[in-house]
Amino acid sequence: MSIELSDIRYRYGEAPALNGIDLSIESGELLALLGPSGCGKTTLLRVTAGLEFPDSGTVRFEGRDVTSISARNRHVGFVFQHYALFNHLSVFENVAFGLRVRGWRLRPRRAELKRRVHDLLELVQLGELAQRYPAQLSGGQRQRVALARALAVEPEILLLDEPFGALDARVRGDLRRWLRGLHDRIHVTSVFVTHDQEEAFELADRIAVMNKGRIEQLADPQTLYTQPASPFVCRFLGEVNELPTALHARWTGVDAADVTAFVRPHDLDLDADETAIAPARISAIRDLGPLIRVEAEHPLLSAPIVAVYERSRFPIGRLAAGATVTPVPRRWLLFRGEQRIDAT
Ligand SMILES: Nc1ncnc2c1ncn2[C@@H]1O[C@H](COP(=O)(O)OP(=O)(O)OP(=O)(O)O)[C@@H](O)[C@H]1O
Repeated sequence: MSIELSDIRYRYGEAPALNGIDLSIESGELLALLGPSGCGKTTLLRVTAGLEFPDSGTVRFEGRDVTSISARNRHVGFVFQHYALFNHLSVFENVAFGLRVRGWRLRPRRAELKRRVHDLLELVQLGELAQRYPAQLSGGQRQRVALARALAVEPEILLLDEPFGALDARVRGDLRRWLRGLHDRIHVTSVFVTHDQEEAFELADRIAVMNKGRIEQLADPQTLYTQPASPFVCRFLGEVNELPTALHARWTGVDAADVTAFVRPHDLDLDADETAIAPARISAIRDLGPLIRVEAEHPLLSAPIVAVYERSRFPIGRLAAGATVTPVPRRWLLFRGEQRIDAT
């Protein structure tokens, strides 16, 4: 089922949280809402769910206007960061709950309910643990129970708010690969909120990057990374050097004073150069295992310039702390103010 949000505006009292959101999500798509804390991700998810009603704008599911329809009647499944399972109910009963509270006409018969719950528990790989209680599960297992419960009512839309936020890094990684696999099998239109770029990139078909209640850019991960539409998107998707004209004009050929070159650390070389006119000086070299990270101070910049080398590419012997170097970008993005003006 597709979702179309048009010009959605929402305020908490006087404070605007959503400032005119337009977003179309295709049927069967897995879309991430990515952005810094407070940018409006959760509010947008809640408006989509019907837990909040927008001040203006429309929400459509498959072309049908559902803006004033309550969450209960939108047939969406939710998973929140804190699994919110019923501690006094077994895993089986937690998943069955969504089916039992349905109106009698939609409620399955006992044997059918048992079969559906067991199928769901198999789907989330918890068939063996049906009789356990939430306190006897790991965080990752609880989150999978929450997902099974959300799927029990066969929603056509699944909304996930930081579903793995409370888990440690390894479990998060495992769970998101697992969720991607699950989505590829069941194709339910899904929207998930995250502030973790890696999570969004690994899971989503497309990502909406949000900032201050707006969508800055909507694109697939590769396009976002290689063709960011604004300095905000560029900065948000990982570390980036911002080189003023004096440091990039020789390579970019653009000599306008107000153009900044954004260069990723892996697209920057630091050339050992004793004769550099405006040299940078290496302040730190850190061995990260497969990568080597080099930081250099430059009098024109308040933050250090950062270059990251693959170990096999690192010019051993030529770069050392205190050495004089020239930053040489191999690939860059040019912005004049907020405006992207060129790419290599
Ligand atoms: N109940 C509320 N009352 C007043 N202001 C709120 C309320 N909930 C959220 N806000 C404000 O609305 C804005 C958007 O909040 P929202 O929770 O949607 O952001 P978010 O991107 O999900 O943030 P986070 O990643 O921190 O969860 C923020 O400035 C927040 O302070």
